[in-house]
Amino acid sequence: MKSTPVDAALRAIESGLVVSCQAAAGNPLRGPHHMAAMAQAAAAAGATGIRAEGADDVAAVKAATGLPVIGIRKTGDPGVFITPTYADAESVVAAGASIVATDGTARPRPDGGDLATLIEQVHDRLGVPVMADVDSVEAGRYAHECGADLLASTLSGYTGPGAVPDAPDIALVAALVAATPLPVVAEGRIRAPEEARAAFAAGAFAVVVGTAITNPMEITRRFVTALDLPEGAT
Ligand SMILES: CC(=O)N[C@H](C=O)[C@@H](O)[C@H](O)[C@H](O)COP(=O)(O)O
Repeated sequence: MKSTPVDAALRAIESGLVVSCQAAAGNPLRGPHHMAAMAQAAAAAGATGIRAEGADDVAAVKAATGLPVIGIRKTGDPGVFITPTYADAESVVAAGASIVATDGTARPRPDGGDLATLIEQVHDRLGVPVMADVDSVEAGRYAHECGADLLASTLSGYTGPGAVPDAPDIALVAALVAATPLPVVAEGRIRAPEEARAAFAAGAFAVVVGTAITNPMEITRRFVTALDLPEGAT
């Protein structure tokens, strides 16, 4: 299986905090202007990289910060929705992403493609590393076999039928570190510095934090819920 070396973009995020600057539909902060400002704030405070969604946001974030960008394109589909196709990957790399993240599970992809082919195409045509967002050790092993350059715990808790857990899956980070030689990024529901520290202690190569830093709507909702206050219109 062909695989690019871990390149300068990966080294640039090693042992650092990557801030995910994403705003979904319905979030008033959606759009490149706000996401670039979020990214600038994160960069000014010491973030070593930014995760951003869609070509417009990737380009704006890159121009505003110059930091390495982990680019994704979300389709909103059920099942595989994080950068499912080569066209999605190409669009965010053309916009300035230096790493592409994609769903790294063995679930069927919407275009009928497979992960190994997608990774090979990204390596051959775009020359950037591929981060596989996985939900389990099995998926991590699969993504490794398919040629991924690094793994991330991003999808833990999001692929099964049950409710999304509250805590980050640090155990999965540790298990992925043990299961393959690939660098492992801790991502998903990391809300406190102690959780980020635990992820590094578990062997994480880098930590990605999104909602807890860049989503005031969700942060507000957590307070409102915890205080048992009436929820707002959204
Ligand atoms: C499951 C899924 O779609 N995760 C997405 C992946 O890009 C984002 O919605 C998350 O915000 C990101 O992973 C960072 O995680 P958190 O926001 O929990 O710190």
